[in-house]
Amino acid sequence: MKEILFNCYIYSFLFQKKHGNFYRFALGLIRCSHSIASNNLCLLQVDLSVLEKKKIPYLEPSIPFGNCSAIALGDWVSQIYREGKSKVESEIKIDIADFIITYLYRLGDHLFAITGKKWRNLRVKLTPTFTSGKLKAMFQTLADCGIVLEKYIENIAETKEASDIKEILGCYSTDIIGSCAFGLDCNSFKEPNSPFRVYGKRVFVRNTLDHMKDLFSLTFPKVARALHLRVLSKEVSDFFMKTVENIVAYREKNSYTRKDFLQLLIEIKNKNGQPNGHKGDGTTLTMDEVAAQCFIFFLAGFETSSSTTTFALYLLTRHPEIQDKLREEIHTVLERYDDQITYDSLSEMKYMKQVIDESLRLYPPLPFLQRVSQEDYKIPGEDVIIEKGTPVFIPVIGYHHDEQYFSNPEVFNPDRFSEENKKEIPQYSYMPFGDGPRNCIDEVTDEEDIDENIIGEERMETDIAGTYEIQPNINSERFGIMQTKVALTSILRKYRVTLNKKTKVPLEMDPKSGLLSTKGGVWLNFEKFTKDNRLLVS
Ligand code: HEM
Repeated sequence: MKEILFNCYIYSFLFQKKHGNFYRFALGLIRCSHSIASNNLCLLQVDLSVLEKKKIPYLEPSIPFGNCSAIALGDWVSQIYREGKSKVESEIKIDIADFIITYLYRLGDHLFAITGKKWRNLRVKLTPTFTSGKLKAMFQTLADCGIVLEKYIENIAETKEASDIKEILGCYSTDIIGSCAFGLDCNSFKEPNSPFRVYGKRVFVRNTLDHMKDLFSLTFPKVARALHLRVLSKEVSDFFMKTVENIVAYREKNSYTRKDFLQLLIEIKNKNGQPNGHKGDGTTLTMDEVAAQCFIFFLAGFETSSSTTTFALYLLTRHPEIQDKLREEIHTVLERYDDQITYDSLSEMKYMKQVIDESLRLYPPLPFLQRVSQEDYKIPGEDVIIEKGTPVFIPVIGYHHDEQYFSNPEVFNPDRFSEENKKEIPQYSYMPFGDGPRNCIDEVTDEEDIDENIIGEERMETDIAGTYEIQPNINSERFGIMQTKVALTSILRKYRVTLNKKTKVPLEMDPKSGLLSTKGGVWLNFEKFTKDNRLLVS
């Protein structure tokens, strides 16, 4: 371990000579002009001399890690946003809509990470996984996981012991994604040490070495690739790769098919009669690429959704009147559906959606978005060019907590997202799912009868034209939102949740996590409710 750490330092010092020091890389401050959300801040990571030459203001970097810091990710992004905003006097403005949608793609190396044409082709192929028809078909699996969750809560409520909801929801989400993506019964509640759960958790806990590698890869992406610098541990990626390979081999040998994400990838892999796939441009996939995509799906889905539900429940314990109002809605809607949690009953829970939207505003699991310019980008009307390859950070959590866009931004107020009020929220000031063609995969218009691949192609053609007009079905729900709704309904319809004193208030965020995640869990007490909203005292 120490040797690797040492090597990392050596590499960084070697490259200082050629490319400038880490600390010479600073976050340049650019204001975003957009007709609606103006003055938002964007951050460019470039060498100081470049920023100085272009007269772009920047945050003063310090030795040895520039503008990076050891504090938790969300706190760090909020801090640089506040500092940046108070400092930026630049009149240099870019159009965030143009920037986020047309020119920039995310950094990295899987669906998250692949770029350009290959990413487009793949995304076109994956988009049909999310038609409303397919989501509805998958819903039963979701609902089944909700039943397991409800049963589990029932058991712990009987013991009257507090439980860490973050851990419980981690098991719930692992089961859902394992099942919907791979057709696997992960059984995380019964087997908390099942390999899926253990490896899944390990990915998000980042130690100092991981952070250094992230920083290095971000600063010198090409060098990191040339050195095969791993951002994920070999053990973790080997486990996921092997698991997917085994499932694929089983399905192909037994001609077994299933309506899940993996099946779609297998079809892409075997397209044009090439059963082993070949390294391609995203229209076909190799076995390694199939495994990598499944893995990313698993990662993208499980921690984000469980964090969203954890934060929502935490906020509901701090605001019991909102919790009561939400429970009232749950009971009223479920009464019309014979007490069944169904896709349609959840879609009717509008106040619940407001609660989730507001929780995501205060605690977006991904506190910033990353992009990298694919080509030299001339800021319209300015004498400034952002060179190809420049990493760009969009500090989403900063916008979410900015008084300029949300009055009393630290107050939890789901009414901000009522049908009437949400029209007032400036575009691009609220982005918990990102935005542009690389946003979180969304449900597409429901049309089981239409050829789904055509839907995908058409959607992408609109993208290539640069106008990105894709509008999801107005009643659509994202998979992550549905997952959160099932969990909240399963818990709140029978239990009132209160915060146990084991939880640190205000919540402390974990500096080791690669996402916005609490340190030390969120401990809840569960008190049983009768159907007519009375607390059962035993
Ligand atoms: C409430 C839960 C969720 C939140 C807050 C969330 C948020 C995000 C965000 C912020 C991004 C990056 C967007 C950008 O850079 O513009 C993203 C990408 C992505 N998310 Fe989600 N997500 C959630 C749930 C899920 C679930 C359940 C799945 C899959 C089942 C999923 C699959 C993906 C994928 C595959 C991408 C990469 C898309 C691409 O690069 O083309 N997410 N998500």
